[in-house]
Amino acid sequence: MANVLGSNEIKNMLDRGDLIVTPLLDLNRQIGRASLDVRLGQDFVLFRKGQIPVMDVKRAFDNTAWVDYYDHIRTDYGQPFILHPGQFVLSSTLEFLRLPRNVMAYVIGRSSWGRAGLVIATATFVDPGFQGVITLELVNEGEVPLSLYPGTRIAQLVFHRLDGEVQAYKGKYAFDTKATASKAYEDEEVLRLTRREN
Ligand SMILES: Nc1ccn([C@H]2C[C@H](O)[C@@H](COP(=O)(O)OP(=O)(O)OP(=O)(O)O)O2)c(=O)n1
Repeated sequence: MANVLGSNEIKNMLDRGDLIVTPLLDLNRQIGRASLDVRLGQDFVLFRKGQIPVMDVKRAFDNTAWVDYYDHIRTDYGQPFILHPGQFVLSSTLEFLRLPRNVMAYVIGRSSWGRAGLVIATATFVDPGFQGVITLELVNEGEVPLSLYPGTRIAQLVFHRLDGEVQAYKGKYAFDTKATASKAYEDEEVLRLTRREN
């Protein structure tokens, strides 16, 4: 029976090395009854809004096409990244994860930040066997700018055990080590559309 893992099961998985979340500085503070808090990384990726013409999957013919339209900002510990109302930026978890092949996770917001207007991810599904940092899709839905400090607990993971084991995730975001922009242009059906026109 698939189920949500409680704190003891999460700890057991960490102890056994079946689940890797690193660096995990303060397990007691990061673990909840049925969740594990993860912290904000230092890197932020922003659209260069004045320059990107349109985000059209069919016009990105190689892995670099969209990359030209992003700015990358690294924020020191102790310094805030200011997220303005309505602003959308990518960042990532400070922690690198490796999930077992029979466990998936959802990355979801923490109430304390939700109450401040922060959305941390629109896409929340993390595959069984995923390895990498999780890219956060940060939006300030509130009315005042928010100071976001690297190293603070920004999101939480809820783990679900699968019925059975599957192949580990080997997709386009596997082994990410920093916030990674969309690679929707690599989707098979998009490639097919693009090829048809060339
Ligand atoms: N906020 C999120 C959500 C997911 N992921 C990672 C973990 C997931 O295992 C992986 C793929 O997520 P999806 O399956 O939702 O994304 P796609 O369907 O676009 O990717 P793919 O085609 O590779 O499955 O991306 C992430 O880094 N940050």
